[in-house]
Parts: sequence; C-alpha cells; structure tokens
Amino acid sequence: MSGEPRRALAQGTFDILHPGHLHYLEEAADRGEELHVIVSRAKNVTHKSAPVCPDRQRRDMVGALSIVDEAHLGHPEDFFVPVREIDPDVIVLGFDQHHDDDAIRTALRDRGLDAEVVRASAREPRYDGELLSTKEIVAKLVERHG
Ligand SMILES: Cc1cc2nc3c(=O)[nH]c(=O)nc-3n(C[C@H](O)[C@H](O)[C@H](O)COP(=O)(O)O)c2cc1C
Ligand SMILES: Nc1ncnc2c1ncn2[C@@H]1O[C@H](COP(=O)(O)OP(=O)(O)OP(=O)(O)O)[C@@H](O)[C@H]1O
Repeated sequence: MSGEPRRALAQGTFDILHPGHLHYLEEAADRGEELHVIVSRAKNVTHKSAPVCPDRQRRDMVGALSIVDEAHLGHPEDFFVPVREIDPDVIVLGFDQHHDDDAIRTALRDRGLDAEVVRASAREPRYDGELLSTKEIVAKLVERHG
C-alpha cells in the first residue's frame, strides 16, 4: 500500500455542461478518492463538431465542480503525457466514448502505466425535455434562435 489516495481519471469535451456530464463524473468520482479530469483540446475533437467554448473555459467549468479535484487541459498531441503525470489507478471511459478499451489497456501496458480501464453507465432523462447531450442543447438553441 502506497498510502496515496486512489485516483480516478475521467475525460471528455464538456462543451456546455449538462446532467449527463454530472452523472459520468459522479460515477468516476465513486471509483476513487480523488477525481482528475482531462478536458480535450478543441483541435483533438475530430469525431464531432468542434466545441463552442474555448479550451480554458471548459477546463475551468469542470474544475469548479465540487466532485472534481483537478481538471487538466489535455496534451495537444500525446494523450499519455497527462495520464503519466496524473498516474491514475482507474481510467473511467464514458458509456459512448469511441475509444477502444483494449487498445487503451495495451497502450498503458506498453508505457509501463498501471491503471484499470472501466466504462461508466448512461444516464436516461428523468423528466420530459431534460437535455442530456451538448448536441441536443445546441440543436434547441438553433431551433429557437438560429
Ligand atoms: C486516457 C485518455 C487520455 C486522453 N488525453 C487527452 C489529451 O491529453 N488531450 C486531448 O486533447 N484529448 C485527450 N483525450 C481525449 C478526450 O478527452 C476525449 O475522450 C475525446 O475528445 C472524446 O470526447 P467526448 O467523449 O467528449 O466525445 C484522452 C482520452 C482518453 C481516453
Ligand atoms: N446522458 C449521458 N449519460 C452518461 N454519460 C454522459 C451523458 N452525456 C455525456 N456523457 C459523458 O460525458 C463525457 C463527456 O461527454 P461529451 O463532452 O462528449 O458530451 P456530450 O454531451 O455527449 O456531447 P455531444 O452531444 O456533442 O456528443 C463522455 O464520457 C460522455 O460519455
């Protein structure tokens, strides 16, 4: 036993916070005693529209949540630089994140990093009209103001 707090790591874009994000971060926080979050750089968000809010703003909003111990801006090129610095015991992937769990496990092992990789669950709406995705919030805004 190292005596260090068990560190959980979550990651994502977090452009316009919503209850789906809170659910994911709460599940990640439950996996450890300390929650760290890597907020992706806009230039690395290639699988969907680029975030509206700047990198620092997204990092600052996530970092202000009481369940988050520290929010880190991701590395521009090498995703494993912040992982090495944070040195998590567990990496919690979001239910719909496109990353391949086994590929991450292999990449960690290849770099001598020892972290479990687990998936969080999805959060369904709890009442009519609850908006649980940034895309949905943007679509509503465009419908109303666009
Ligand atoms: C272990 C891990 C480390 C990551 N590190 C970085 C990073 O250093 N820089 C970055 O821009 N994105 C990083 N990402 C990617 C994003 O945080 C995020 O997973 C990706 O942009 C998908 O975003 P979404 O889940 O919001 O759709 C990392 C992802 C994982 C799984
Ligand atoms: N409804 C939800 N239930 C559980 N987790 C969620 C939910 N929505 C987002 N998350 C998680 O939050 C993390 C960051 O998500 P991201 O910033 O891509 O938000 P998003 O609202 O899903 O974005 P978009 O709608 O633009 O795809 C991801 O790990 C994702 O799985």
